[in-house]
Amino acid sequence: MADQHKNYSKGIYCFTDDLRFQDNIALANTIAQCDEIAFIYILDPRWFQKTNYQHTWIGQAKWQFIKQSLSCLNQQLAEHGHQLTLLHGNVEHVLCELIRENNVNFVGFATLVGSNEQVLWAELATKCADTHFASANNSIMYLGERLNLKHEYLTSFSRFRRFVEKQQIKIEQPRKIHLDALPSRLTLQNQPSFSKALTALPYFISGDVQDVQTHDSFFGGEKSAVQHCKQYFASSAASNYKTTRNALDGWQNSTKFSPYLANGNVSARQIMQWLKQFELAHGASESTYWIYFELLWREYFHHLANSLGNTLYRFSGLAPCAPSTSFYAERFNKWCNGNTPYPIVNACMKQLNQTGFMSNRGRQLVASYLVNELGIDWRYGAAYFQQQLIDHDIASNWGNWQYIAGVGVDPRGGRHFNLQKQTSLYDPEHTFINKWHGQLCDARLDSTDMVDWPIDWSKKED
Ligand SMILES: Cc1cc2nc3c(=O)[nH]c(=O)nc-3n(C[C@H](O)[C@H](O)[C@H](O)COP(=O)(O)OP(=O)(O)OC[C@H]3O[C@@H](n4cnc5c(N)ncnc54)[C@H](O)[C@@H]3O)c2cc1C
Repeated sequence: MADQHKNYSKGIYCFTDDLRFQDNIALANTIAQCDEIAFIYILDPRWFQKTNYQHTWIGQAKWQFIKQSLSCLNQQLAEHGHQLTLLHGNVEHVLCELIRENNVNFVGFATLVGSNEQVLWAELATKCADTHFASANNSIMYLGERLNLKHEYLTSFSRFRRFVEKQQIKIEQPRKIHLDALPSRLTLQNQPSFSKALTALPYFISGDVQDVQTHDSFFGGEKSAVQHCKQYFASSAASNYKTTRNALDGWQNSTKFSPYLANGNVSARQIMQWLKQFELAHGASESTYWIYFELLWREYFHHLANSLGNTLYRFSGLAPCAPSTSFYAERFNKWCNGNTPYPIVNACMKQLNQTGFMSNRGRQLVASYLVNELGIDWRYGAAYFQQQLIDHDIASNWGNWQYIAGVGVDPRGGRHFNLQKQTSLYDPEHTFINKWHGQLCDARLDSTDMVDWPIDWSKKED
């Protein structure tokens, strides 16, 4: 067969939060367009610097998961005569330089959900005007243009869900990528091998910080993701999901798809395909519908984040005024470290700090506690989650925090959970609290009063 003519001679595919090959639309488009291709990943040192909320964009647990995912990509590429080039530096500088040095005329990448990231990529495309930049959304089930989504359908999740379900739009089949039919390798100048680049990263990224012990069964990469999802659907867990999903712990009680989705090791459409196959084999039920329902929440937050832009990070969110909360350093530190007067909160935070994961119920409880009982600005909580969660996803994290803080899309105007009631419902025997030593804490929350004067609790108790 004669060589198919392609539009661009030298292409780069830049992986971001889409660390997989299968059902990767942006990648498929790049492969189709270029004669030669190089695969890259750029590690931006800014992700590891403290933001104005005093936390980094990426913490150790997530970085470890990303590293595993990158190694998996590199291994798959190596089997097909390619490699993953790992670069380090500010994305805009590194990419412009690479394009210039190698006469690259096509750059493919996945559309990112964060507004700051979108601006960065738009600026990059303007800066390198002679190179064609092309992106596609790799993370959602329903592509925006097919949904014809008007803003009014985003005003609440229920509206969005009713709209989507009424339209009966079929979720497209995942796109198959044939790695044995990749274009030829574009060899980039002066680039070390993947493993050399990984070991040469600065200390604050790769360094002497010990790898945290993440949950035994979370291991980044497309292969582990597929294995995890297949194992999940090979069990009967999906048939019980609706009754187990709210548990604070337990591997099979919820799907644990989130780290793989957030890092793009698997797509929501692939999961939907496996879910449909499960339903065909074992029957559809309320539980299987509920998995779709939760994935739809994720979908909703992604569409919402796209339409909100920077409002997603605004203190007042979608509300007319900011919440009446402030910042209390001591309380915040105690919350982060799981050292509050509430054992259930402490257990959840310690689980997060040690594993990079927390159940959905746990996230709701600790977020409600931070906002309502501690009176702290919700953005500090969101930023801490961003740093600690393996599954951090801008749209789901910041959207859920706004929702709980009462400045998001919750028609009820925020959530305030009664922690005692929640403990008796979800941890009546204190099994979860004991497992994470939630009861080990300071008896008092504050050591100073509102004018920063030390509180003498012994006198207070007289
Ligand atoms: C304050 C707060 C912060 C959160 N931050 C994140 C985050 O950074 N990343 C993230 O993926 N999820 C986040 N969530 C949503 C939810 O807690 C996690 O998706 C879920 O706990 C992951 O576990 P699972 O995969 O076993 O979920 P399951 O219960 O098995 O759900 C299946 C999938 O549906 C999606 N999903 C479920 N619940 C939600 C939800 N409320 N919002 C959006 N998607 C949902 C996830 O992709 C999940 O993997 C947050 C929730 C709260 C309350």
